[in-house]
Amino acid sequence: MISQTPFAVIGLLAALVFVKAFYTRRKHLPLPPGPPGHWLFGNVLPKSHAPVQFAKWTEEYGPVFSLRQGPRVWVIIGRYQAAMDIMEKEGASLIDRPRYISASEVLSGGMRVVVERAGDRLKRLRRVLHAQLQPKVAVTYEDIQTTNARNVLLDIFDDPNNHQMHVRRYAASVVLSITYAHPPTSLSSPLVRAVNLCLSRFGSTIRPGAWLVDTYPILQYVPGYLNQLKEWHQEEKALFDGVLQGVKNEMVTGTARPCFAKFLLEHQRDYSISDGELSYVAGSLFGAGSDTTASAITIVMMAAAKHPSAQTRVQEELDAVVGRERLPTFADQPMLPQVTAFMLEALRWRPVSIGGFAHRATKDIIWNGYRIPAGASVIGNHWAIANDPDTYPDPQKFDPQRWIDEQGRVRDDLRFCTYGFGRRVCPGQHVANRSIYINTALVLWAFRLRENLSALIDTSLYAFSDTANMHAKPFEVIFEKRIEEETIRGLVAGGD
Ligand code: HEM
Repeated sequence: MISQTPFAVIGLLAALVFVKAFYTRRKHLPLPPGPPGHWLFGNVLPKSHAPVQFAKWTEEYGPVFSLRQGPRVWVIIGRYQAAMDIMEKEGASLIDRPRYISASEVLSGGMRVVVERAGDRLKRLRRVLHAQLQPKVAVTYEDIQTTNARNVLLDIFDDPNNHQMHVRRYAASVVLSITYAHPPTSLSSPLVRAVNLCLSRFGSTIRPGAWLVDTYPILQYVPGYLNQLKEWHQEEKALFDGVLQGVKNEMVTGTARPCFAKFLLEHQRDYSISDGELSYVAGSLFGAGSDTTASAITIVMMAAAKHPSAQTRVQEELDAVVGRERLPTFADQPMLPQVTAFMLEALRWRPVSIGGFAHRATKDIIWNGYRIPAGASVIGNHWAIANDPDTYPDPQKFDPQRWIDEQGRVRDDLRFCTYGFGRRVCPGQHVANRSIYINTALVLWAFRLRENLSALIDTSLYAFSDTANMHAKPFEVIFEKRIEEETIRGLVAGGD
């Protein structure tokens, strides 16, 4: 009988050669193409409106292009399908964030979820966030959201010129209620002012290129260089600890109402959360959830004032389903596909997180014959993806009907990346969507929004702040009442 051994050995050797060749070939695959740069320093990143420049480079270099900045590689994705292939399917290799010495390690003491690196702490923090923000818990915030959104209607009656401020007040109030059971508040309250200050410091620190130490880490050892950030961290920590202490005191006296902070304190051990992490995860929810939600609702209002016929379609639906004698509620949403479509289109038309947040590749990722190397910062550019003509035909057109299927229902085969990607997708998305829905339904039910023809609304990106989460600069809207003010006040007072 012929021995099988030599064949087995040959087979094994052939397999080894094949595997080695496979990996060698992978290693030699090129980076995605991109604009030429300096041989040593690489590309100069755009100083302002980076997502817009990146979208132009997408047109020129394709759905996935790369940039180099010193030793750092950036890969930018500007088309929907490529974003799905890379950010979603390869999500496990993109769970990490780039290292932010300035915004994360120093300013946030390494505890802010949004800039947390992959690892055990991220897993624990995301678990606890999920516990309190998942869909079945999000519905329990209905009363907080409804009460605050109804107040927006009254605020608009009282002071229509400050509509953007009313929406910011809504978002701040909702997040503080959910997090600390804080009573409805105003933008001028010392707490809101203090957390907004922390938020703007974080926003300015994380801007690409704001702190050179993020490209050249050696700078962290320069005496005094990071002092400003260290001071801000101490202030931020004291603020977050102070608000949390308020909840602890209420728990001692038995007066604490249910909220995220109380839940965390009661389950601190189950989720293995340290005191510092607990204080920060609660404190930084404001930063993640308040500004973003306010921006989204304001974009809905801008879209309505600018697109009268799309607005009419929503109002016809509201009149047919809700009528004019009661206020729209969450229970109405399944019967209001036009309201949902309108908000989805507004979120695509002017995406709040316009450039997307950077993820970091922990392994080489191969896409279409290109290699995204381990260590690269990978960004799904929301602005370019929103303008992908293959997924959203005629993308510049504001057209809520693209979200509606032939049966008149909201399409379930179309998506946009409003809330980011993969394993870092926004954990607050269910709460956010519910906030945007209830405000859209109530405002468009109560008012006809119009543009003042002598103060036209600028909807270009230059009419928004050049920040990671963009905000519309002040603009005027005429709020014509569709329902009598007394009727609305009566319905709000009666809780109907
Ligand atoms: C319209 C409103 C909102 C928008 C547009 C938005 C968008 C985003 C985006 C794009 C990300 C990054 C995703 C990625 O890395 O790919 C994110 C992360 C995050 N969001 Fe939101 N968000 C909103 C509201 C909220 C709310 C209401 C909360 C909480 C109450 C929240 C909490 C967070 C947190 C904690 C993270 C960090 C997650 C991580 O890095 O793992 N967001 N959000």
